[in-house]
Amino acid sequence: MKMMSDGTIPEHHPHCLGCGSENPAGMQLRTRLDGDVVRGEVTFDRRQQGAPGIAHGGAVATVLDDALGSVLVVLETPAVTANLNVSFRAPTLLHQPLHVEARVVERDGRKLHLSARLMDEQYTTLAEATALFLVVDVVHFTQGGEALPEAWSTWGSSTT
Ligand SMILES: CCCCCCCCCCCC(=O)SCCNC(=O)CCNC(=O)[C@H](O)C(C)(C)COP(=O)(O)OP(=O)(O)OC[C@H]1O[C@@H](n2cnc3c(N)ncnc32)[C@H](O)[C@@H]1OP(=O)(O)O
Repeated sequence: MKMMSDGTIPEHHPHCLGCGSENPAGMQLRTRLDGDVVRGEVTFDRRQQGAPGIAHGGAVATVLDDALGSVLVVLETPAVTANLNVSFRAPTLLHQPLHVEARVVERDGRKLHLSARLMDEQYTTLAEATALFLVVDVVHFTQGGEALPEAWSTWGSSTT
């Protein structure tokens, strides 16, 4: 498992897992492993606003996808989101500390069925996601023509 010495998972964002920078919309999701579950905290600000004072649905989906990406770090398995379904259960307010969790539901060959949840400070569910990730060879990530983080070369690349 890929973790820091304090049990946290290296910061990443969806298109550059493990590179240590914040994700494209400026959200910083710090995750850690708790048993089989990845847990994290995030707070939205005006950069992620949709309706006044409320987070944009795309930003909520980004955080959920990012948390799901943390599961890949734990599994040390290169994979990409093939399908992401998000149910928005309640408005996600800006400037509130939120909890995120993500886990593996099932693995079927290359198919990783994952789920994630965003909750408010009282652990009331705000949004839920189910996702299909497909395991890919690390070569998949070279299509953008950029160098990959060094750590990725030590992670699994089997697509079987
Ligand atoms: C070192 C560590 C680094 C770790 C690095 C980790 C990076 C983290 C990324 C974070 C998450 C992201 O944002 S990723 C960015 C957003 N996602 C992407 O860019 C992915 C773009 N899509 C693709 O590149 C491609 O479509 C793939 C790789 C997903 C699939 O193409 P493929 O490999 O040719 O697979 P394909 O034959 O089509 O499908 C294989 C099986 O999956 C099923 N399948 C395929 N797509 C879907 C789908 N959308 N919904 C349902 N099922 C699907 C097919 O029916 C088939 O089932 P059966 O017939 O076998 O039953």
